[in-house]
Amino acid sequence: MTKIVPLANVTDCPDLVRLAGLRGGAISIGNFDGVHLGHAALLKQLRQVADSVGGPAVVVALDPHPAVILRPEQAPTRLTWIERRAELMQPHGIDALVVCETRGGLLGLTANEFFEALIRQQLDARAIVEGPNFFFGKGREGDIATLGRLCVADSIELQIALPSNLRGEMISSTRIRRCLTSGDLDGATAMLGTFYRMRGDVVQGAGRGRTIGFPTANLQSIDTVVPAAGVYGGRVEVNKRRQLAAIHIGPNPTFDQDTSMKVEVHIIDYDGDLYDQSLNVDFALRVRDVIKFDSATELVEQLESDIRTIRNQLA
Ligand SMILES: Cc1cc2nc3c(=O)[nH]c(=O)nc-3n(C[C@H](O)[C@H](O)[C@H](O)COP(=O)(O)O)c2cc1C
Ligand SMILES: Nc1ncnc2c1ncn2[C@@H]1O[C@H](COP(=O)(O)OP(=O)(O)O)[C@@H](O)[C@H]1O
Repeated sequence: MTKIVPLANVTDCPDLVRLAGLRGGAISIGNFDGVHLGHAALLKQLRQVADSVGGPAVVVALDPHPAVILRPEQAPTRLTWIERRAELMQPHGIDALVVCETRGGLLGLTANEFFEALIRQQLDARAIVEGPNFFFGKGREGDIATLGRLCVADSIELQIALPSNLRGEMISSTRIRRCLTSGDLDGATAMLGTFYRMRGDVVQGAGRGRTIGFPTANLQSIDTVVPAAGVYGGRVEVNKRRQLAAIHIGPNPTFDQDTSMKVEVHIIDYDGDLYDQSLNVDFALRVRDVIKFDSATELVEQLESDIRTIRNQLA
């Protein structure tokens, strides 16, 4: 497993017991939101360099993302929560995900101080892998050239990872967020290299689903990007079993005027109480837009057809 190691304050004296096994290896610092195919290429390179220096492969993420503190109104919603990132890094052989608390004065450090505290003192890195657009230190004052100079001075190997493209454009977390929120699920999946996963807590809804034969788990407290309004096919894990699901995102125009967005999951071939549970939902297929039907009967006919489509494509 990729171990998650929280680091509250990078300027503290290194806790050599807790950091045992994480020092003297290859590191990469970044947000790695989504752990997409561009990240995957970099992580592969990180694993190889770690092996060549005979140490661990360590990713360092700043959490929350610096933008959340510096420009909260512009900060993007995340694609992945920290445990999910570690889970997605595991197949790439990453030994640890060190999570630095951004609020602990980290953003006030100059590039030199950041390098000294994190890269030298805490992790004693032998090698670093970064993309060409890496910035670090207060006000993003340090760039890849700055990092190169600091690494040379300390005999640390620096490798620059080439950006990965899809259809001639660089793969990025921003591009994936845009695909998801504009309804291009296939575009997002192609860049993620896996299905987009969201999680939420099941709360009480209007209690209508069951009356039309399609109970839906209504999700709240979703802390990652919610895909565009529409109907999707996917999978959820319930009681350790993977089940097919029909997902509705949007208002319920057939029943009410309320235009607020809801996220509802009908789990196919399942019956049980899910209230207060947390549900992971994988999005595999976009089925259609949300429609205002003239009657509940027409909605039910459409739901039956949606579920046939989902079974045919995903079962
Ligand atoms: C797969 C799926 C697709 C749906 N599509 C629509 C739709 O196109 N239009 C609509 O008004 N409601 C749609 N619904 C939402 C139902 O209106 C909603 O599940 C029902 O109102 C139950 O709400 P409740 O969970 O709050 O009781 C869909 C629900 C599911 C599970
Ligand atoms: N197949 C299923 N898919 C989703 N939820 C289900 C299913 N079977 C039972 N449930 C339970 O029923 C609840 C949904 O019933 P519903 O009538 O739609 O009420 P609500 O409006 O409160 O969501 C879910 O929250 C869950 O606890």
